[in-house]
Amino acid sequence: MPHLCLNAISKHFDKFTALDSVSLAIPDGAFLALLGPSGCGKTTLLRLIAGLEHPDQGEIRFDDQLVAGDAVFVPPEKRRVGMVFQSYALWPTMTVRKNIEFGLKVAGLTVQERNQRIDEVLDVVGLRGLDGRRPHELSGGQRQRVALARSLATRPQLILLDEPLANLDAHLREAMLAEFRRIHSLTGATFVFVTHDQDEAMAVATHVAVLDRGRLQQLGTPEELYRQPSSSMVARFIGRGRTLPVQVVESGAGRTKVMLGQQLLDMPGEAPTGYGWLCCHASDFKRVPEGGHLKVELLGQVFQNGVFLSHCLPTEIDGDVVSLPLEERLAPGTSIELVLTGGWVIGDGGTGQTWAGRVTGRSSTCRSAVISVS
Ligand SMILES: Nc1ncnc2c1ncn2[C@@H]1O[C@H](COP(=O)(O)OP(=O)(O)OP(=O)(O)O)[C@@H](O)[C@H]1O
Repeated sequence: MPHLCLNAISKHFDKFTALDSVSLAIPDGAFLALLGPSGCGKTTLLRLIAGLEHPDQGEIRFDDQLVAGDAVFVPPEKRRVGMVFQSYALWPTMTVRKNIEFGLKVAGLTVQERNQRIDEVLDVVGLRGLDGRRPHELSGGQRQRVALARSLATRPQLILLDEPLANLDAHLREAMLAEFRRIHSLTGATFVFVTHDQDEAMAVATHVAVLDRGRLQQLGTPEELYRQPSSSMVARFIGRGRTLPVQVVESGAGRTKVMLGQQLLDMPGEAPTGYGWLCCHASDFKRVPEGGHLKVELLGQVFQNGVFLSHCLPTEIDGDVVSLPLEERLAPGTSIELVLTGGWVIGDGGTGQTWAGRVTGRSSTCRSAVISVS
C-alpha cells in the first residue's frame, strides 16, 4: 500500500486552475521531490498534503487513512506532518532547545520525554552543543537544521519541505542536500520536498514528480526522468535535455524507427507513427569527420570542467540548439557532423500542429538566444 496517495486532486483559486487532476502514489520512506517551473502548483500541492488547503476535487490518503476528500477533512494538527519552510519560521527569542521543545509541549510529552527527544534530534541534525543559542546566533544552514530538528522531534509520518534551501548560498546548499539525504536515511521518514531546481531534485530524491501548469507530467525515479522522459516538457526540463523533431516511421517492442531529416535511425522508445521527438542529452552526441546523423553549425563554446561545452544549431533540420563537450576550441560557424549514440523517442502527444508550429517558430528564437550564450 502506498504511504502517500493523491487521487485526481484539483484545486482552483477563483477561475484559475492551480492543480488539475493530479494523481500520484509513493511508498513509505520515499523522498519525493515536487519539481517544476515557477507557478506550476508545487507549493499548492504541498499545502494540500499538509492540510493547509482544501482540495476542490479528489482524495488524499496517508496509508489507508483518508485525510481529504469525500466530505472528509482531517485538520493539519491531526495529520502528523512536519513542515519545514524556506524562511525556517523559528521563534526568534527562544533558544534552539526551546524552539524544538515547543511542539513537544503542545503534544503533551513529559519533561523527561521532551529532553530525550530533543537530545535525540540534536544528534540527528548535528547540532549538539548549540542548543542554548538563539536563531540570530546561528548560520543559515544551522537554522535550517533547527527547523528540521523541530519537525523530526514530533515523529511525524511525513516531513514536508518547501524550498528549504532557497535562502542558502550554493556551497551551503550542496552541503545541506547531503545532510537531508543522511537524515532521511537515518530516520526512515517519508519526505516531500518542493523545488524548482532540477539538480537539487535529482541529487536528493528517490522519486520526482514533474509538474507543469498544474498538471503532473511524470512521476519516476531520477534515472527514469533522465533516460525515459514521457513528454517533451520533461525531456527539456531534466538534465538540460534537447528535443529534435522526427517522423516516426515504425514502432514496437521498445524500439522506434524515425526519420531525422533525411536519416533513418533506429532508437529506443515507442511512439505512434507521425510527428515525434527524439530526446537527447549532451552525452548522446559524438563528433565524427563525416557521415554523421546530424549536421550542425557551431554557435559558441564555454570552457567548463576541462572541456569546451559547444552549442550548435542543426543546419538541415529546423530543431533545437544541441550542446556537446568537445576537446578543442573551434571558430564559431565551423560545420560539424554528429552521430547520435543515445536518445529516447516519444510521440508529440497527438498534436502534430504543436510539433510543426513549435519547430518552425523556434529556430529564429534559438539563433538569437544562442548568440548570448556564445
Ligand atoms: N491563495 C491563492 N490565491 C490565488 N492564487 C493562488 C493562491 N495560491 C497560489 N495561487 C496561484 O496558483 C499557482 C500555483 O502557485 P504555487 O505557489 O503552488 O506555485 P509554485 O509551483 O509553488 O511556484 P513557485 O516555485 O514560484 O513558488 C500560481 O499561479 C499562483 O499565483
